[in-house]
This record gives sequence, structure tokens and C-alpha cells, in this order.
Amino acid sequence: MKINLNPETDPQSKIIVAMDVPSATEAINLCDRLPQVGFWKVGLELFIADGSTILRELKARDKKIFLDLKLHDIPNTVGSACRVATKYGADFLTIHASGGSAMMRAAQAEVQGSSTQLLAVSLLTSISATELATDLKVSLEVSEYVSKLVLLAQESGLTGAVCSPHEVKNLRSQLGDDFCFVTPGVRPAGAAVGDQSRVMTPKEAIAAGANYLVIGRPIVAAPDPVAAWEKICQEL
Ligand SMILES: O=c1ccn([C@@H]2O[C@H](COP(=O)(O)O)[C@@H](O)[C@H]2O)c(=O)[nH]1
Repeated sequence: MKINLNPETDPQSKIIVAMDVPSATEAINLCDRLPQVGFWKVGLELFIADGSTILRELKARDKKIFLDLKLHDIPNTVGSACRVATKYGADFLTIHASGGSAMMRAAQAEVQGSSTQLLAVSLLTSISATELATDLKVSLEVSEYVSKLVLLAQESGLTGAVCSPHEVKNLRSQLGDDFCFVTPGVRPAGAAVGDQSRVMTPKEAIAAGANYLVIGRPIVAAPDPVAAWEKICQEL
């Protein structure tokens, strides 16, 4: 069954918590400590450490899964990897939009008909305007660059995109309600920004039009993750 892109009812269902921990054991502990969380993101560290163990555990607990592998390779390789990944039954899977439309179309063709929906990572939320210009030598503004990648993803048939909340507002009005925006780079007021560059608070991100927010360290690395989660939910 495809995921509801507009979970209107309660704002906490819009929060995806990033399980950025080094082992399945720690991930399972976290999941059991936070039974209120219905949607978890499994990223590179955890997947490289323990493979699909955590995915099976999350499924057994009836949780939604965002498998954030950020695939980026030639179309044949990414398409094949996506085909294999559908067996995990994740709700979302990421590929990089900068892999180009042929890569995205190949990936989309392989997940078609499965319960896994593809999101295109546009410009990582850790990249600032200065880095885009000086390191990546991209002469476009961040908003323009993200917009181009997101439109390419939509034209390639993907369900949605990952970008910062800053870019969502404009894109939402261009792309309408059927396209899914998932935004990391979310920081409750006063939380450490860390390596993120383009950030907004949870409330601002939802007001900007994000369907789902990804929040990791402000919850997972908090001294009391349960209290941190509850505080964010109250703010929403
Ligand atoms: O552009 C992107 C794409 C993915 N992420 C991932 O989201 C979380 C954010 O974690 P925080 O601790 O809340 O910063 C992390 O797993 C990233 O891999 C992203 O931040 N930006």
C-alpha cells in the first residue's frame, strides 16, 4: 500500500526520526524507547553496519520506513539496486537527482508497482550558498538549483524530493499537492545546527508546505530523547 503523502490529522505523524546510530541493537533500543514514533529513517551508517536487520525489526513493529541510501550511479546500477531494495518494503527510498533523468527514470521503472516510493535528493541541506558557488562551482542560486533538480525528478516520475524547508514554499506552489516534499535541516529553536546549513524550525517547515520533516540529532542525541520528541510535538 502506498503511503499517504498528506497525513493531515496529527502533526506528529509528519515527523520522520533519523535513526543515526551505529548498530541495529542501538536502533532497536531507540525504537522501543520511542513507541510514539511511527516513521523511522534508516541511513547509511546503520544500513552499512547491520544491513537489513533493522528493516525487519521495524516491519515487525509495524513502523513506516524511509530507507535513505541516496543512490547515485549509472542508470543500470541504480535501477538494479532499487529493484533489489523493494524487497525490504520500505515506504520511501532515496536516489540523488544529480544522477540525471535517465538514472531517475530507470530507478522509477524498477519500483513501479511496489510499495516503495522514490524521493530525489536535490541539494544536501548541509550545503550553503557559498559552498554551492565556491566548491561545486554552480553559478545558480540555491533556490534555482534545487528547483531545477526537483522539476527534473518530477518529470522523471518520482513521488517526491528531499530539500530544505527554505525551498519548499516556492516549489509547492509550482508543483501542487501531489508531489511529496520531505525536509531534513529541521531544528527546534535553540537546538545545535551542527553541519546543517539551510535550516528552519519544525513549525516553519510545516508552514512552508513540507509533507514530512526529518529530525535526527535534536531527538536521537538529546540527553532525553522522549522529552525532546514530546517538546517538538507540543511546538507543532
Ligand atoms: O539533504 C539531506 C538529505 C538527507 N539528510 C539526512 O537527514 C538526517 C538529518 O539529521 P539531523 O541530525 O537532524 O541533522 C540525516 O540522517 C541526514 O543523512 C540531510 O540531513 N540532508
